[in-house]
Amino acid sequence: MKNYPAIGIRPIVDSRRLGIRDALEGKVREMAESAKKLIQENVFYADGTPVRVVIFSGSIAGGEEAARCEAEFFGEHVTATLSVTPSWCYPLETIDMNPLTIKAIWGFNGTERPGAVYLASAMAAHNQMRRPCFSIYGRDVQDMEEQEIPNDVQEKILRFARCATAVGQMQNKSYVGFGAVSMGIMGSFLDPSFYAQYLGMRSEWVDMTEILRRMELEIYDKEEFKDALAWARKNCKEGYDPNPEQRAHSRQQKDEEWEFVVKMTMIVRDVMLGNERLAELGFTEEALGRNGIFGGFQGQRMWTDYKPNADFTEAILNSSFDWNGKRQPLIFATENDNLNGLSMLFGNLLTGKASGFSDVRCFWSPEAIKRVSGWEPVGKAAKGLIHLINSGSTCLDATGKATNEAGAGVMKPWWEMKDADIKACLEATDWCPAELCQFRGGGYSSHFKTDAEMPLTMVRMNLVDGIGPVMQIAEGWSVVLPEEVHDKIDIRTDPTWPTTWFVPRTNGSKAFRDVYSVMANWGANHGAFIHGHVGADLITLSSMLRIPVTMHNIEEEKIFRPHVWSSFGTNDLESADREACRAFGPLYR
Ligand SMILES: C[C@H](O)[C@@H](O)[C@@H](O)C(=O)CO
Ligand SMILES: [Mn+2]
Repeated sequence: MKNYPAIGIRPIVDSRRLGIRDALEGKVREMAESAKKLIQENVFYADGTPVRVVIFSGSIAGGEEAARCEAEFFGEHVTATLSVTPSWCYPLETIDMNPLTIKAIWGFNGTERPGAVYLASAMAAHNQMRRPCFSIYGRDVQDMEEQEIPNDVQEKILRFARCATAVGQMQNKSYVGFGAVSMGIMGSFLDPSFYAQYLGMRSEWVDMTEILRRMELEIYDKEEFKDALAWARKNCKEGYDPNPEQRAHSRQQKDEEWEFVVKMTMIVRDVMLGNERLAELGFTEEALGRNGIFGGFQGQRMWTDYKPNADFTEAILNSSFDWNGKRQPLIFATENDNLNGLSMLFGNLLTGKASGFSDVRCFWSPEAIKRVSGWEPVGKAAKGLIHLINSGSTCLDATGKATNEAGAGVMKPWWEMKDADIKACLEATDWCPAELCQFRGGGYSSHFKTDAEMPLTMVRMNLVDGIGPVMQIAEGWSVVLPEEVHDKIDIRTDPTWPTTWFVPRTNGSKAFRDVYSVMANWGANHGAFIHGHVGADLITLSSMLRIPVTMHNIEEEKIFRPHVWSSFGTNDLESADREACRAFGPLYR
């Protein structure tokens, strides 16, 4: 990332000298330093760099110092502020008034000084002046000399910092869509005003012929291509061929298709991110790239009816590694479904991990599983499963073959991937020549099953007329089925595509009444999935972006939204969220 969005810490104190301010300067500076340390040690940009945190050079006791802080932060590209205070101060003279920054205040819970009184009063000011702000207040009274940050305060500061940093990373970046709407899929329709107003992002269209142009004019790094192709042929083993008898699957054709899909992957990456090597080759415009933070590829049908599909490209770009070793995933949506890509991006920005892209293909009731396979589902599968499978591409991290210290299958932040993890993910994947009935132009589909029981969060952003963007969040787990059961269903469904068996956490009521209800309420044909139970972060992030969450299974006590949301109602949090988002409207309107 070239221009990192920073978090600015604002130390606030009571301005009365001769006894109060002097006594507080040390405490407030120590709060600021400990908050900075906490954030820098635990929050990272998607590229693995620790988040940049700056503390105002002075402390804020009135409007003049608040203005000086604002000016100082402007030069530091501060996109979010955390104000900290141990005492009573003067809200209207000290709060962050910038309409664009994401804000929070941590009021020290000590009785010697009324930090909590200031916090509540500052919230009243924020709420009345249309400047939503997160309120962070520890549960237990602390002694003034206590230095450590209580766990409940740490949790809120870190959740705020992760989500505010995600918001900051999307500002001024682009979605780069190759092609247009794929097969009439509404999620492929790119709405530039949504991206501009809600995310501060640019939308860019690139015709798919750009890939052919760069191939034919050799606008790519041939040296790298040689290495990439050699890596692919060595590490990406071919799998089941659904059409062996067809000419298009001759050895020569298959070899040509490997060259094509590897080259296509490099070209797509270069279009999105740029590549200085291209300038050395005389392609100065192409070297710049398009400042993409995520993208998508239409593919079907015009391209895939005569050229190899982008399954290899999507699977590799979305993974935490390629021929150059571990590297930041580049979120790239199948069928140009930018809304699913955005759901994947949220997960990636919050965790640094690769995100899965899937069709939400089928609900398998326990009865249907038994009828088809003879196996009585048990454990997490006992209430049925949702079959997540994409038409040829999911990140290889979703094999669940990377392992943690305990040897359990996980999906890791890309910077924690080990060579052994990469090797294991590649070995668990085979690449099936594309099924020619659906992909006449050929290509290679990543084929694997998620072979670990992992906590997953399934996510979907939808655009709904009459309300705008809405989020759906379902925490749950991947499930591993007995081999023969998996094979029977997998082969029946599609023997060449990647599968994840998902079971959402259900609670017997409403959209999470049972597994079937989750599927029945899902808002589109696709869903993204993220490793871990990150629903609480997604709820906080959505509230920062003024995007209501209309379906989730997150415990109420974990919900952390701007303080003003409670003024829209505390009995029915879902309606309050919807009303608050409607009242405030998009961040960048
Ligand atoms: C190959 C098929 O056209 C699939 O791509 C299609 O069913 C979808 O994935 C729809 O989302
Ligand atoms: Mn699809």
